[in-house]
Amino acid sequence: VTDAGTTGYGYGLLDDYKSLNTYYSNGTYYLYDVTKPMNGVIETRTANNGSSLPGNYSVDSNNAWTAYSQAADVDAHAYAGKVYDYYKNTHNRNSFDNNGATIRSTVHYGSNYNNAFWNGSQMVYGDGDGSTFTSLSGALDVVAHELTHAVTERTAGLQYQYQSGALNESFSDVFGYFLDSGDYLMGEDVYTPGVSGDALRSLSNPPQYGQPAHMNDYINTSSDNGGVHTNSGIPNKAAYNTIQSIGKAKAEKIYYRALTVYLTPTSNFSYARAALLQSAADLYGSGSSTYNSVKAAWDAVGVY
Ligand SMILES: CCC(=O)Oc1c(C)cccc1C(=O)O
Ligand SMILES: [Zn+2]
Repeated sequence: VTDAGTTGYGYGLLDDYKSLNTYYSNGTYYLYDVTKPMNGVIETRTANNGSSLPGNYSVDSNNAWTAYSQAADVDAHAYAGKVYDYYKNTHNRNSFDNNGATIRSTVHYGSNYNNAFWNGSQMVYGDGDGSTFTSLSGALDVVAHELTHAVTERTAGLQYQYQSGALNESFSDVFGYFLDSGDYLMGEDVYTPGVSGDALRSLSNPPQYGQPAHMNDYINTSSDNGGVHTNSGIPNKAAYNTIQSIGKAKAEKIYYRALTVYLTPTSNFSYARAALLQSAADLYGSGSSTYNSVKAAWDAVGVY
């Protein structure tokens, strides 16, 4: 912890109060969090609905970030801090590179932009068109999804295409669940603000949103980099099966170990099954009920 930080507050997209780790300099407050260990910084910027990155620091005159136009900034900053804390406290990982890299988010990117992404260096969030999406940083599972793309890139390096790409997507959804484990839905807080109860994807019921939940229904396509956002339903369902049988605490240890120790850029679904089984064996024993539950979870989706 350094003595330069200040604590502000603001309201997120859901009008929810949030305390903010900010930085004061020369009469201006910044969304610049200096509270993390080993000088890890979390900073939030705005593209002001343009498309140049990284954009300007989000600033405020009195450390009360209460304007509606600041809500996306507030959520991006607060949720990035939560995801940092999760990886540090649960997996002893210091930022996405495990070396205290600065976590940078840019909000208000583009115009009516229904998208969020990790661009290899930072997270970027559109404001949505107000119908399909509202500002995408308004969901903790979305922020965790994007930051997990960065972790995956620095560890397994799963190539973003076909089965390795669907695994890349699935690990981002699964860690999105580990952060936001109130439900098995993805993006429900920002998807179709005018419609309640729907989501981008469901880990418990992938077919509800057009995804397969079994290898027999794998979609062979070249679009969307080989269907990475569709075929992720299969490993997502296996993850749901696993979490339901062994619980979140064991599942997140097994998933983190598979991602950081065993998976490689070209791993396919079958290799992911083996990596998760090996991780379960390493952590809980090869003959353990935990091991057998992981096996059953993947048997049930037709991946051997
Ligand atoms: C759950 C977060 C998510 O899926 O973000 C994306 C969106 C909204 C559109 C296109 C790609 C992505 C992604 O991060 O894969
Ligand atoms: Zn993704």
